[in-house]
Amino acid sequence: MSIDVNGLTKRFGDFVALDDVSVSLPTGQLTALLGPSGGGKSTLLRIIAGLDKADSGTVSIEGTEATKLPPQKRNVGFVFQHYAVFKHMSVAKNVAFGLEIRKKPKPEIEQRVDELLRLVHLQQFSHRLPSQLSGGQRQRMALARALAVEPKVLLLDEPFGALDAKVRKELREWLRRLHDEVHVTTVFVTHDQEEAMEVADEIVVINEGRVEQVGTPDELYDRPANDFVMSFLGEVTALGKISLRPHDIEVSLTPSLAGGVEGVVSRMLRVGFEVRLSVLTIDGQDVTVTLTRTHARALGIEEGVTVWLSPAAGANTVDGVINPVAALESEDLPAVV
Ligand SMILES: Nc1ncnc2c1ncn2[C@@H]1O[C@H](COP(=O)(O)OP(=O)(O)OP(=O)(O)O)[C@@H](O)[C@H]1O
Repeated sequence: MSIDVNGLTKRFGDFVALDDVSVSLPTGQLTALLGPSGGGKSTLLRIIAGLDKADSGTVSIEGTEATKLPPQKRNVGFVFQHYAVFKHMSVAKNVAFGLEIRKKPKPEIEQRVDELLRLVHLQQFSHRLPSQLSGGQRQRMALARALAVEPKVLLLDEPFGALDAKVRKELREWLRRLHDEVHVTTVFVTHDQEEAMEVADEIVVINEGRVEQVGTPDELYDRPANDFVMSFLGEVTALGKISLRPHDIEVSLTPSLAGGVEGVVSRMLRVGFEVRLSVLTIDGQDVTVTLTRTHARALGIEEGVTVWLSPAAGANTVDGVINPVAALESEDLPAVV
């Protein structure tokens, strides 16, 4: 079983936000909906949650036809970026809320709240008000609240979007661990490719209302279906008439490599264990190459030397010159150099 979306189309006036989207999100997995701003990720999530209606198409959740069901009958829990908490209620009361309105017996509620607060590492804060928590703690509380009613599916819309980079990173790791413990089918929206790659079992890349590719992080990175996926999921550089990852370029100080492109190292930058080279080719192309420090040292590479570049054996290449910036149209998108 899974979440099955079939032929979903959603228009806002003349604008097509989702264009005949079909995708299957597997049970028990952590799936990321990834793509640039405005691509349709939140719209898809809201339609799965039942918060929005599609113009056509169907949604089935864990085997139940859900297209016409209201959100409360779909057995989904959701958490949004700016989660609405009950400000006057303690953390424990916020988590208990869904169980109380379902009129569960008091001892059962207490036990479940206790378990959940332990799961999200907030047991010592149960009596605090949400305003007395940090942003990351509040998002963990929101997740505990969503999990309280034991949903079959957890839907998260940029749950860590408003938090600073360090807290985001901590919460990502924490979400991965939480998911390994509870295994609830989870779908989360993000426009951050690193977040999706680190956390998700499977990624659905969505752009301009369409699904570009579905696959594991490795599949998408190593075998992108098209230029868009290739440039969205990692760094890309052009070498002659092809595009490839900068670490998939072989560098030689002699012209012995067949078909090597000649150039001069115009810039050499050390970043941690890596060395990034800008190579200006004789055709005037500025190629980015990354290699390990050890490799660069062994080759004796320095600024000003002449090198020959060629795709490494087994490199994943696509024909044509991809301009990564052209594929990404918003300033809040992940940094692709
Ligand atoms: N209620 C609405 N009325 C009109 N247009 C809308 C509405 N909701 C969304 N849209 C438009 O539909 C498109 C898809 O929006 P959506 O929020 O699904 O994108 P997204 O991929 O989640 O982007 P982001 O990462 O910025 O949240 C956008 O161009 C948006 O402006």
